[in-house]
Amino acid sequence: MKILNGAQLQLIDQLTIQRQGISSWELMERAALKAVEAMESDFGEGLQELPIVIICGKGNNGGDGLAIGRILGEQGYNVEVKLLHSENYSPDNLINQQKLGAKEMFTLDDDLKLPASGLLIDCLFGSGLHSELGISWVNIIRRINGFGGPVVSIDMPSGLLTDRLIDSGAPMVHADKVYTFQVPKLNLLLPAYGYAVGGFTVLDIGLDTQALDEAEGAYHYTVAEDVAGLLRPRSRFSHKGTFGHACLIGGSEGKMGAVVMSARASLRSGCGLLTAVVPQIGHPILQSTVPEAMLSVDSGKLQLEEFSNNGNFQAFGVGIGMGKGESTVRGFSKWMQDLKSQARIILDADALNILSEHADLLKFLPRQTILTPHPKELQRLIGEWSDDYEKIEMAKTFARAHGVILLIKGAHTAIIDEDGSCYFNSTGNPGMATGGSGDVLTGIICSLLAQGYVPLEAAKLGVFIHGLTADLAKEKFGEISMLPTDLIDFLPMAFEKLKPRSYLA
Ligand SMILES: NC(=O)C1=CN([C@@H]2O[C@H](COP(=O)(O)OP(=O)(O)OC[C@H]3O[C@@H](n4cnc5c(N)ncnc54)[C@H](O)[C@@H]3O)[C@@H](O)[C@H]2O)[C@@H](O)CC1
Ligand SMILES: Nc1ncnc2c1ncn2[C@@H]1O[C@H](COP(=O)(O)OP(=O)(O)O)[C@@H](O)[C@H]1O
Ligand SMILES: [K+]
Repeated sequence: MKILNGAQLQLIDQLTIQRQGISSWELMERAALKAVEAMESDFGEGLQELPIVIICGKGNNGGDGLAIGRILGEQGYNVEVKLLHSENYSPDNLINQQKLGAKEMFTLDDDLKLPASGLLIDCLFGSGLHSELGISWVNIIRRINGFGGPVVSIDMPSGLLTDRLIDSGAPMVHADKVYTFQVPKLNLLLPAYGYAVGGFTVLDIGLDTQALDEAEGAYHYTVAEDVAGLLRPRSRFSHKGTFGHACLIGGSEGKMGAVVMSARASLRSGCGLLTAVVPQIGHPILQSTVPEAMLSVDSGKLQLEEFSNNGNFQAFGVGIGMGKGESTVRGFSKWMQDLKSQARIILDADALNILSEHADLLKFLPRQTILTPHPKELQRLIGEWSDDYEKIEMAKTFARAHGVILLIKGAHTAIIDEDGSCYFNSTGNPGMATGGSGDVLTGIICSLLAQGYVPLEAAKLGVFIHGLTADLAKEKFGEISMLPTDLIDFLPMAFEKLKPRSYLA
């Protein structure tokens, strides 16, 4: 799915109206109906009991609010609509004013009266906001943010631009939930605005698909339909050799669990064979916990030294629980220098930290190596950034300069390809914020690489599946108690869920 900005969406609106032979008001009505449907599904029966207040501005976002107010009113909800006084309402806003009838007018100088609790629907500004809000908006935004119940924003939290940096002091609605139309907007995905976007749902309002496909942009949002088609069916005559031999290299004293989790995640993700290269201390641990894995035991006792690399492996996953002791750094450097240029590799954790401290090794990275830093590891790798936009630009520069794929972990993990394309993930939840989740991801992606998925596909599919396991685990264990090992246990269900349904049994 593409990530688009306000100007692009305005153009696509026009094309949709022309091609579908509908009026702009009808499109607005579609959007409003979708928003009401989403609220009914999220709030359930509770919506009947809540006083609902809708705050509308002068443009089409306000027009949506007026339509939502009418639809909710017709369905018997307890709804009150407040409309900002203006000299220049948009045409569809005016039509919806007439259709609604009763509403309360207010100005920015008024002391807006709000119920003590209930649900507030914010329709002041959407994707048509062209610059950050000035001081005259502080009062009303403060009232909205001080509301005693949930705040949902239609399309965008009012005050948030779609794809540009905003001054940190600028007034902005803090939404518990955003119902955004057709495609996500970049600022809904960035950590910088996490405080204003509690969560969001993308509502399909049936915009012209050709126009959406043709819209240009480097930013994408990976949803199930984007990756389901990548999953390969298994042929009847396939055998273990068909699905590749993955090699995981890592572990050190006290951190063997990382390799255990990676190895189990690899095997659950379908590779045909798995070898783990571990220090001697890992021998009994791996053999007893992951009997399916073969072992290559290193000469190092407590940490890796030798990095023996004498198998015919289709993919390497390196760095999990590895540490960065002197002999490990020496062994890893030698291993890097001996790599074949076509090797498929994913580097994580201490492998990344060693690269940060030994930038001379970067030149040995085979093309399309996947690097999976969390923000702290990324900063060690590419340097400090001043904001999320600069972070993305610096990451693109790094990916291009070294011919690698950077996978920046976190909520909405961003995968940055060497051509500058950027893919944000849609699955996952804060239950994954427990040490070990990253090791599971490395195992999954290494397994996909071994099976022959090209690196960008392996990264997108792996990150999506990894997040999906957490969404499934959340239903059983909740975000607080979920563990990385639970993610592994939900891999089978996640792969099944993603598999396109066959008409054959
Ligand atoms: N394809 C879509 O996404 C659709 C969008 N619709 C709605 O239309 C909205 C966009 O409507 P509009 O383009 O009318 O834009 P908005 O309603 O977001 O606001 C635009 C109005 O605010 C003014 N404005 C912009 N920046 C300002 C600033 N910094 N300070 C003060 N005033 C400012 C503009 O001059 C304009 O009058 C979307 O967010 C969505 O809610 C739907 O109605 C239909 C389909
Ligand atoms: N709030 C969150 N929402 C979604 N995913 C998250 C969140 N927090 C962490 N994750 C995911 O969990 C994993 C954590 O990996 P990492 O930071 O390397 O930790 P570790 O290696 O200790 O497991 C990443 O894949 C990251 O995207
Ligand atoms: K809004």
